Amino acid sequence: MDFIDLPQCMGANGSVRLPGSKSISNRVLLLAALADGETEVRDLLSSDDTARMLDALRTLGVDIGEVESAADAGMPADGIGAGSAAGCAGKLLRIRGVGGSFPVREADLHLGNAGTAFRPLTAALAFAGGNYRLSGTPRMHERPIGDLVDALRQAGADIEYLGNEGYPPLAIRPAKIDASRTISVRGDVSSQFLSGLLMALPLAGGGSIEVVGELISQPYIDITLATMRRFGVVPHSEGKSRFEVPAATYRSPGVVHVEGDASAASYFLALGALAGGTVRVDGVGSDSVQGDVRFADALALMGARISMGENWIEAAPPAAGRLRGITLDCNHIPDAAMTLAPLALFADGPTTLRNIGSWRVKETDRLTAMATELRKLGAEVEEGVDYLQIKPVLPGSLRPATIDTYDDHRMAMCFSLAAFGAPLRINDPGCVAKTFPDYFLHFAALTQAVPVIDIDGPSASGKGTVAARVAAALGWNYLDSGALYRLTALAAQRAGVAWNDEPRVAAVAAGLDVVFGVDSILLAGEEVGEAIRSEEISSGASQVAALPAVRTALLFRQRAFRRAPGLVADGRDMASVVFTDAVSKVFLTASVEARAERRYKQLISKGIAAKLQPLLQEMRERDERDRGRSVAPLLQSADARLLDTTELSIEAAVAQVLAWARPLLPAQTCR
Ligand SMILES: Nc1ncnc2c1ncn2[C@@H]1O[C@H](COP(=O)(O)OP(=O)(O)O)[C@@H](O)[C@H]1O
Ligand SMILES: Nc1ccn([C@@H]2O[C@H](COP(=O)(O)OP(=O)(O)O)[C@@H](O)[C@H]2O)c(=O)n1
Repeated sequence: MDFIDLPQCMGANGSVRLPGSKSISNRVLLLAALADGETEVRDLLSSDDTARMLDALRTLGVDIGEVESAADAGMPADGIGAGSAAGCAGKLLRIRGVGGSFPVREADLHLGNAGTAFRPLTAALAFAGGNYRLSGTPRMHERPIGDLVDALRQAGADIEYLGNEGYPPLAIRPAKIDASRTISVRGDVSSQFLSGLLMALPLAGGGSIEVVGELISQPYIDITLATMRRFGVVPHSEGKSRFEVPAATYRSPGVVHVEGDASAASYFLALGALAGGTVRVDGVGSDSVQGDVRFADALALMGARISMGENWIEAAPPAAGRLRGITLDCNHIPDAAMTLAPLALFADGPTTLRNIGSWRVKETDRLTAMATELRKLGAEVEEGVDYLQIKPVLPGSLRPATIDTYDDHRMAMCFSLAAFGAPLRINDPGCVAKTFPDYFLHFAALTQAVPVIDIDGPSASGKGTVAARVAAALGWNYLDSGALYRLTALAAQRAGVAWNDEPRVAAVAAGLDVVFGVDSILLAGEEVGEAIRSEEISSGASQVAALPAVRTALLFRQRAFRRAPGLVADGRDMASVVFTDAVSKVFLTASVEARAERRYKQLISKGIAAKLQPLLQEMRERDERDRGRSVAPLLQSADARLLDTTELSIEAAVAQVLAWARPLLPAQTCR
């Protein structure tokens, strides 16, 4: 399983240019493909969902050419909504429209998990007079489409369910289409059914639609209507329950500019509200046609400071105190509302998100997924049929956790915000490619991670002593990573597991039941601070540490120590593997004779019997094993400074490490 480890974050600042809106991108692609004439589409989102739509349209015989970037084209652009600011060179395509009917009359289309491709294509192909098969991922086959099929059948469409009744995959056959009678469609499961029908009706000679039940996610209908108007078809609507679509052919407007993705903006605005500084998004603003820009209003309700221009939005934390918990009907911002859930962890009172039943039929059952993963962090969450209530956690009390993302891009992006409370591991972060392939790069660029000082070096070079004193001087946390290898060796021994039995030792490492206190280490409830320091366990530690599966099992456990305001970590591979982004890296060493003598004195002073020569021999062997192993060998990283303590006192070594680090530390983390 792929994962990304996010350090605990302390601040956020800066600006980000948003990728194109997914909803607008796929609507524009479909209508440009169906239209008369050639359309130049600028700033199209590059993502899995748009790739699925593009593949399908090409399969259906649409001529689509890719041009380098919008900046190269030099043509004046006209936008759907706010458009993107000059200089935003997104993907640029030229689409030669088919003038109302696809040339390919028989095709097998695989649409992945892209609802914004599956639903509108089903509607358009139902009226296209060909034989088509539409399928997707297993999850797509669990997402309902029956209400759309029922509506299309009222106009005579011939659609068969190839799997379960009411769900993809589908077979569509040529049929006599007659849309002269009003078609009724349910509006309370997914607004994409109505959107698909609206966009397809011109192909059936126009017609009337009546919406049955409450229309959810209305802002997405506004995007559909705006995109249709842009392509020359002007539907008439009475409220949001009746629509008249004229008999007309879509006409290319020439150039269309896709505005930035307002749902993607929510993560960055939340960052600003939580931990700014100020965070600015470019590409959406007050002129946007996307309902999700109103996420900014929800942040303002929580107390965040929001400013907005036609094409940008900025968010900063409340002038004083924490964000406020809110109760909100989220029907108008169904996708962006997810972002409020992790944010609610950091508010002053509980937050209740209402009217979010549609979450259950998205990429995953987002209501259950959100509640399950928030609970892993230690949050108290109440999950209703169509609501979620989240209680805030006390500052500093969020638990480090491994978050599952359910092949859902929004789960992955939402949970990045929880890194403001604790270090996190996010599984399958690549799922963000559905709408925002570079998301985690932008996240890292905008946030400031809790700083770390790495101190690596051989046995008895003084790492532990120096690291603990540096941590105390700065008021930071301290990680003795060697203790985790020692604990693993001891726990394996106690469980009767041989130190070279890699899978079983790795299982012991993964399941270590350990509690670090100020002056104590409890293993399965028993004090083992002394027991793990014996020479036998020292040797065992270096043997289990050579096993790759053991190192992997202990990686996140080590990273979970990175808590505010900072961490000093000592070991062998802090600089090369565990905390590669440390603000300061030191390689501490001393001659092997000096180190053996220190260890000898240390043991004698603790009343433990020891002999110098065997200690020296054992230390040479351990150095050899630590340096020679294939994974994470003991070596000085190219970016670490060397500190030889053979002739240095402890105080002088501590002073040197602090002198190197202090100028590099963020102001708020320094004593
Ligand atoms: N610069 C130094 N000079 C003399 N003794 C030191 C120095 N640094 C550490 N020591 C002593 O050496 C012993 C081993 O140090 P420790 O911090 O446990 O090393 P490590 O963590 O690298 O194994 C301790 O008793 C410590 O007090
Ligand atoms: N980051 C680390 C820390 C320790 N270790 C291993 O764990 C053993 C014990 O580490 P330690 O830091 O407690 O040992 P000393 O330096 O105190 O003797 C070392 O000999 C290494 O083999 C490691 O491989 N990587």
